Amino acid sequence: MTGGIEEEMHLLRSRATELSLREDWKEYINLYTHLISLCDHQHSPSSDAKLHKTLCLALSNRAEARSRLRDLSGALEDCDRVLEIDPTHLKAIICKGKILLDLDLYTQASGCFQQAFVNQGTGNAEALRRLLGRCRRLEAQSRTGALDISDWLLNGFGGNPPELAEYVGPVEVRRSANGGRGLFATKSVEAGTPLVITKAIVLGRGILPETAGGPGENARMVMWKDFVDKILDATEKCSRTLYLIYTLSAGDEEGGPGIPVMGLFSPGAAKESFILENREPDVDRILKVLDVNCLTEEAFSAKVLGKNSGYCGVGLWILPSFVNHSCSPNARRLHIGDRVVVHASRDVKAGEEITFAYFDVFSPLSKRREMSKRWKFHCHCERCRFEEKVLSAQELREMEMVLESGSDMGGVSSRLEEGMRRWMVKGREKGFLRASFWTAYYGVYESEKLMRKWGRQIPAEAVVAESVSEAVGGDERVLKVLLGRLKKKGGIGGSAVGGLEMDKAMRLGRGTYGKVAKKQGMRALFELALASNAH
Ligand SMILES: C[S@@+](CC[C@H](N)C(=O)[O-])C[C@H]1O[C@@H](n2cnc3c(N)ncnc32)[C@H](O)[C@@H]1O
Repeated sequence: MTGGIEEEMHLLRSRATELSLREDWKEYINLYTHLISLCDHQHSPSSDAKLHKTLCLALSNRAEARSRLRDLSGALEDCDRVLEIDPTHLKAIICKGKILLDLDLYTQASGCFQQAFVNQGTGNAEALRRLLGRCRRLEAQSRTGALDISDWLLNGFGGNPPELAEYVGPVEVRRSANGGRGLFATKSVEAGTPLVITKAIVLGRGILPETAGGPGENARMVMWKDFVDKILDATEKCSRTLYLIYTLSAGDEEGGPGIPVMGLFSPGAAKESFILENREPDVDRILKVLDVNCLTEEAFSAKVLGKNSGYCGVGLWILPSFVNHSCSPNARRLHIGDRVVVHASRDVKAGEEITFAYFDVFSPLSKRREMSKRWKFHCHCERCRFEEKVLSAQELREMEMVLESGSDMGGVSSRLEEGMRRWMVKGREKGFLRASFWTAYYGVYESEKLMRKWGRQIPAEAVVAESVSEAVGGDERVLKVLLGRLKKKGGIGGSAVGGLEMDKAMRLGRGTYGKVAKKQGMRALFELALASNAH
């Protein structure tokens, strides 16, 4: 290496230090790219130890900066190049391990940290031990999907949300009866069982002012634009991301979109599975995919834990994007950090389609029709088909109108009960109709005056709550009713809680939030449900 070049490299490195202090990672990467090309253009780099050292350091520094800017494939390439030159390069091994951990490749990440542990001098041992522990824990969780967020819950969501592993449970994408594709259970599971745990491709979040229109709407638009920019950036940087986005419906596929192989959704899928003829992202198609598949975190069938008030989040999660809507869903979503946990909200049989609610299903058919229209589909679920049949009864339409006016909740719920006897509605179908008129029942249970007047003409709150949850799965509003009853009996907080009713509440709690905590943590969730304004 000549003196002039050496001096230039020295200057570049000092400039890089300044940029890193300012956290100007883009410029930092440009600068190291220049330094790397200077090294590459030297004659016979293999013979110059000093040049080797400079090149390896430049590549590993660029790798760290690239990984900060979420260019994980670029960062991984840099690490691999260093390790080809010097397989024992500690900084590159650790950086590679962290990238693999970020990519949910826990076993491979663990391999790197173990190697680093062997190669390290002094000083890194404690940090490496912690990284190895994280890999082991996540690796175990990714095999079973079992999670326990009790500590975080009992700590009032203090600190960072618990780290969750990527998990693909007993599910498979198949052709759905509605024409497109859907996600199906491959084995029977009970309420609360996690089905999919996955990280968002990109998550857009903001605390929005609570005014309708005006600044709130503007803030929402800014958040959406930022979210779309991040998605486009991610598709440019990573062919896997682009490929996976292309597996999703853009809403206009002729002859229906194809069925992807499940292996694609596992973090360990081979690079070769994601080769595209045209690497240039098709922006129009990506925007359509976002339109059809983005989920908001504050949906009725979802719960965000650890959120601030006024908080709003939108994201794209690949495998959950195959889940269709149903008005009698059997799954729900729980948002923890940037991961979504899709879990069974009631018992699900092998072969059953997994569905969650895209909109509030505690509303009558006409309202649901309006909402599904906004989603650009006509729902043909079991509940809609049943209600369409009975709705031909003029009487039911009249009741919908009274419900809408909010004037005679007792009259509506008792008329519905009496109507169901005449129409010989039985079992689950009772739950369908009670869910449609839930606000009427709730209005009565909440008012002592209405209870005195109508209480004897409608079933007890526990009976209605149970039949609704059997029909439409776990839901915070139903849980709240059951818990309110338990609380009146002094049954939630105490340790001597037991009995059938508490078992039912626990079961409904698992259907609502998933199996995420032990009894004590579940009680903390119950307090949240009771304090919520869900009704
Ligand atoms: C997030 S995607 C769900 C997966 C999609 N079916 C596919 O093939 O990729 C949402 C789209 O699926 C369709 N869809 C979802 N639920 C439906 C339902 N209950 N009835 C009819 N179409 C539905 C609608 O076209 C909707 O825009």
